[in-house]
Amino acid sequence: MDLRLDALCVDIDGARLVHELDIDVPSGKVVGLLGPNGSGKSTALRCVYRALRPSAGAVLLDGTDLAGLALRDSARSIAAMTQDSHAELDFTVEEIVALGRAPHLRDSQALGAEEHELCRWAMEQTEVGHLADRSVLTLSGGERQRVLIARALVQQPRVLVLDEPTNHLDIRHQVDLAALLRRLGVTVVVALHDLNLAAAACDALAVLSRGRLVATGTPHEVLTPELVHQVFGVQASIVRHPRTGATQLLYDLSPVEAVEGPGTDPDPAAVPEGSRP
Ligand SMILES: Nc1ncnc2c1ncn2[C@@H]1O[C@H](COP(=O)(O)OP(=O)(O)OP(=O)(O)O)[C@@H](O)[C@H]1O
Repeated sequence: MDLRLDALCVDIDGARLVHELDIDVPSGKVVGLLGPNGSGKSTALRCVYRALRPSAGAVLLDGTDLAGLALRDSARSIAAMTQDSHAELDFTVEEIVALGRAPHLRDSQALGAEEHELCRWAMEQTEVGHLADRSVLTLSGGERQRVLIARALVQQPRVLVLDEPTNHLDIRHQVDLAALLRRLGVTVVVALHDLNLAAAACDALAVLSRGRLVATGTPHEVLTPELVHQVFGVQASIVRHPRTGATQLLYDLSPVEAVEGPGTDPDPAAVPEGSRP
């Protein structure tokens, strides 16, 4: 299922937080949303999982405007694990994961054997099966994050929206999640702060700065030293992973005079040609 953000704008309290975003997430591809703190990633993603309504423009699923779909219908197609995802109820891990089936059930219909099997599969994928009977309130941050990902998986979405899904995960679970996203074969849009993980895990990247799209393309096209300096205010060298060939960044941690600090509007002329939107 194709996802498209089409000239998406979001205004809150008279301020435009997201400006005419055009982002394509082709069916089955993983697209990473990058950008400094406050650049509008979560705000744009909220429009995709319908926690916010676009002020202008649209989110299109296979060409159909989400705004014309009943919430329940879009919830059958789109699952989200986001900053808004809470697991603060005194439910067991298994119960929280099972909640992911809600959009597919009628009224108080109980889960069938196949759905219980699906929950077990999802818990295995994120390695939380051994926690099935634990209260989610007792979990560590990373364990809780993996439970919420399992909940999104049992929704059997065609589009998966993830907002910083790795911020509590140890390195192995970060790598496992990246591999899982690639083998699921669903359409994924994921906001990430780790540029190296994004470069390794994503088919394409979209970079935001102050609510505007400033670069899109493959990780190799987008992650140039100029772009990284301009948008994030960091000096980096670009290397290729010796085995996979993936673009990776080596950060220069020695203090440098940034031409423009993070979050400033990049001068389009300074953004490399191939990575301009
Ligand atoms: N409800 C709101 N009211 C006012 N301002 C808001 C609201 N929601 C978001 N903002 C502002 O919009 C901007 C974009 O926020 P957003 O959460 O989308 O950024 P982000 O790129 O996801 O940042 P981070 O990397 O820090 O999570 C920020 O300046 C934020 O303070």
